[in-house]
Amino acid sequence: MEQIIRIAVQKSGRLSDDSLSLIKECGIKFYNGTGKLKSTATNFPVEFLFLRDDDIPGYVADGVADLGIVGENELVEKDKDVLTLKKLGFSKCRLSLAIPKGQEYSGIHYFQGKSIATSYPKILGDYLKSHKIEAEIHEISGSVEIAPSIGLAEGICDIVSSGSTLLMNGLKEVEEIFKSEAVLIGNHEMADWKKAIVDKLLFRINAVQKGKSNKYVLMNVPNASISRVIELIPGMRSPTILPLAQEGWSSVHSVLSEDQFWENIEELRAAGAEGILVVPIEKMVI
Ligand SMILES: Nc1ncnc2c1ncn2[C@@H]1O[C@H](COP(=O)(O)OP(=O)(O)OP(=O)(O)O)[C@@H](O)[C@H]1O
Ligand SMILES: O=P(O)(O)OC[C@H]1O[C@H](OP(=O)(O)OP(=O)(O)O)[C@H](O)[C@@H]1O
Ligand SMILES: [Mg+2]
Repeated sequence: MEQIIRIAVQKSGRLSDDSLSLIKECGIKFYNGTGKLKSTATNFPVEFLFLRDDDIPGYVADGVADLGIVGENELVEKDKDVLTLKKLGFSKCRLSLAIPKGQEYSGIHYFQGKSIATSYPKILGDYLKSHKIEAEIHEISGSVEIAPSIGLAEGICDIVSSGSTLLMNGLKEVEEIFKSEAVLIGNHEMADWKKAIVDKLLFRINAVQKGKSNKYVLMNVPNASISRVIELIPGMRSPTILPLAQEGWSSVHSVLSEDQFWENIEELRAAGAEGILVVPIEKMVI
């Protein structure tokens, strides 16, 4: 039997583009024609299943898929027993309670005895219980923000990112109850050969993520200032120093996080660094 693992990704929606980009950045090639719900990579032992995101935690828990990419909100809501292998840093959003913008809000007790529409009855139910609030939960599967204006419920609990959907529907956010981002999940009982493939994939994901959060920085530095500059940009092991054609100057190369670069930029310039270039890193293996 061919040794191949299955990864479930969202067919189309808020997770799809970033999930597929990550897979491509990991150097994995596959055909993704519209309408095709299964695809095997040509250069890595993995088969993709394109599914509704709601089904992904269950498929991974049952072992139909070995891995899946899903939002933490959906994962916690579905309450399936799976491993969370890695936070992926995209599809960041929050689950919030919102009410009509004309209503006065003085705290969570506002919701006592009220009705709330949501697609996340478990997360909302747990939150209300932990705050000792009894409210009626109306489960609906989408367009939740419409509920107060059509008299279906007095408040809502739904995904918020920019807040523009709430604004456009005359609602205001009053409580953030859950923070979410995309995560890679895995089945609990994978054979050793499957775990070896998962480790290879995680190695690639780590290299891509490290590359994204770091920059390759080059600058020209008078030789007298090199030791000061090295203190400011220590790099992975230590910076590379190459002599320039002009005597008394060197080119200093280093790798550092973008934050670290901006924090030290004034001091680098004060130390005499000039011609500073900041270059993106595609992959980084430490
Ligand atoms: N506006 C947003 N900004 C960032 N992330 C979001 C946003 N909306 C949703 N998400 C995240 O992306 C996930 C998928 O959202 P999407 O709206 O595509 O779900 P869906 O309509 O349930 O899709 P499906 O058809 O697969 O069931 C959500 O569970 C959440 O984690
Ligand atoms: O705060 P915002 O930036 O406005 O984002 C929030 C909206 O995004 C999601 O819906 P989406 O647009 O994915 O449509 P859907 O509900 O049909 O999936 C979510 O269900 C919210 O309605
Ligand atoms: Mg869904």
